[in-house]
Amino acid sequence: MISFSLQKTLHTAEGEMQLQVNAQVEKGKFVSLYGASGAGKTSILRMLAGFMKPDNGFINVNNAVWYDASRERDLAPQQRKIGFVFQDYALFPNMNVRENILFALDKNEPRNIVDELLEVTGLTNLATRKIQTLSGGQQQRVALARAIAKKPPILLLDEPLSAIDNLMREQLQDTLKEIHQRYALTTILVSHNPREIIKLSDIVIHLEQGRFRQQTTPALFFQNGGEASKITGNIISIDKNGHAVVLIENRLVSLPVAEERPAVNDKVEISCGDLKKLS
Ligand SMILES: Nc1ncnc2c1ncn2[C@@H]1O[C@H](COP(=O)(O)OP(=O)(O)OP(=O)(O)O)[C@@H](O)[C@H]1O
Repeated sequence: MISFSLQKTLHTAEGEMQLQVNAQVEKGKFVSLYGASGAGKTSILRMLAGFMKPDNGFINVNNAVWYDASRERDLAPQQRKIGFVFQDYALFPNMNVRENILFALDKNEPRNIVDELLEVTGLTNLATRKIQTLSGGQQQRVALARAIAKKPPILLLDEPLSAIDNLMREQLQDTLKEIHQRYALTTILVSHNPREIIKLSDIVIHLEQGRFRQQTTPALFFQNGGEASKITGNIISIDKNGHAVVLIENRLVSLPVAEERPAVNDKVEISCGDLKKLS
């Protein structure tokens, strides 16, 4: 069980923001942190990893105290059993794939985990390739393998799949899920992507401006009537039938408009009612 209470004054472009979050994460769960840009998601991961010091609060992991302001206890990052992949996954460009993964291990640790990780992440055939000759998705796999080489019980992921195209993203999500289950990890993922959160996580924690809004299941959070279930888009044109052409994420949809006259650039909300079986 990870339980934490974190308070920190953050300095945003609009002034000070109080980050104040309490949460409990059961061992073995896959948890996503969701919220608008600047809500404080990365700061929470950095505090859990020991890279940012909270102003107040505590972090307890499986009955060990990692941080406690009242007792002036603050474990150094290398003493916290955590694997992490942040947005800039900082691999060593002059080393090959295997060397990058090996680098995470101490001298006396068994090396056989490396072959297993190469296999799980689909990198066996690329083991001797230099990092700079790999695609972004392949590099991301190396970063993941390196993060879990020491078998940390906790894996922190800060939008590790954000710079990757949709197909590769889906494949890496499968790899992530496989790794989470195979190594019985407790994983905390920062993501803006509902599809990714629904596919991967048991629990979603919603943050708004540094504050904890709710902790629930992705199904309850994103489904009809749930907090984040609304589909919104922007009208980019009105077609010859008077239908609004709406940009929803990366799709254009032409929709009849029931009431009010829509105009180009209007932000609109779309509700879905019908369901058609495809196969
Ligand atoms: N060390 C720091 N001290 C004070 N403020 C900080 C520090 N690091 C980041 N901030 C500020 O805290 C705010 C929240 O940043 P954070 O990166 O945690 O948000 P986020 O929810 O992860 O955003 P995004 O989704 O855009 O990555 C930002 O306005 C940022 O400038």
